[in-house]
Amino acid sequence: MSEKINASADAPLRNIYHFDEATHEIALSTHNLHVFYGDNEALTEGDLQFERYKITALIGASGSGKSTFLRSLNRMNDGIARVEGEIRYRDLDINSNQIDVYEMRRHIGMVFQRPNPFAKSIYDNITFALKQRGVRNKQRLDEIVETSLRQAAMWDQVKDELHQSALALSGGQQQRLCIARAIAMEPDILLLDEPASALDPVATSQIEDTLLQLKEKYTIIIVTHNMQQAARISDYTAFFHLGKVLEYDEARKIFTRPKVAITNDYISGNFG
Ligand SMILES: Nc1ncnc2c1ncn2[C@@H]1O[C@H](COP(=O)(O)OP(=O)(O)OP(=O)(O)O)[C@@H](O)[C@H]1O
Repeated sequence: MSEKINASADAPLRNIYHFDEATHEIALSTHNLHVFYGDNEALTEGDLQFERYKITALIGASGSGKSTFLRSLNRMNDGIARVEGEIRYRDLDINSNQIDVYEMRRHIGMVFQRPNPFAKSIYDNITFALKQRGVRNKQRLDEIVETSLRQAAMWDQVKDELHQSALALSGGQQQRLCIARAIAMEPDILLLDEPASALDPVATSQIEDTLLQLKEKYTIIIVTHNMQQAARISDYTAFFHLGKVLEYDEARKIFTRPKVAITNDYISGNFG
């Protein structure tokens, strides 16, 4: 990573690292990203790179633009906000009009804050999108169900009740089912918007363990308000403030010796 500090009289000190692409594989990057809700510019100069097979946490006070940024990464803001700038995935700008958004979302999956399983069985939750895409072979579907549930660390708990309603699961299990549903599409990148905020500490810890295992196969970008969680699981952390990324660095540096004073105030609990 090479350091780029940009300080000017009218801007707070920023500390944004850029990866050395010779030694770090970049899964996704944003370039000059700006997001507008009507006339309100909610995100400005969002320039970040995300390393493959790492967990990157997006932190910052409420309203700082984390979800706006995350949702832009797989075009969830389409029809809600105007997104300017580039989002590079492989050799594509996925913010371009030429992109097949549904196909792109197969590669860049999303899990939301509140578990949102379909009112269907556990099995059908995982196979629904696959069947829509033409996967019909029962053996293949069974395999994907098992693999996805294993990766989401819930196979042993539910393997005998795959045809029960997903709505009968606990909140933590529902969230892991949503992770399994996203994984079943074999994405490269998983976006998670506060996936544990509605869960108790035990379920939260299970989700964290699951994410740590998943990063062997997926690049993970997670919004969280929980500083301990960000410190525990993320490799890199981006601190958002008033619609701007003020600091982006290795998580251990952000949480032990941040370079920007406002980051320090936030992680010390002085505001937010
Ligand atoms: N659908 C929307 N329509 C209009 N403005 C929005 C919309 N969603 C977010 N905003 C505005 O964009 C700004 C950034 O909001 P965003 O939800 O991205 O922040 P956040 O850091 O994720 O906050 P939180 O932690 O509370 O979820 C805020 O000023 C918010 O009011």
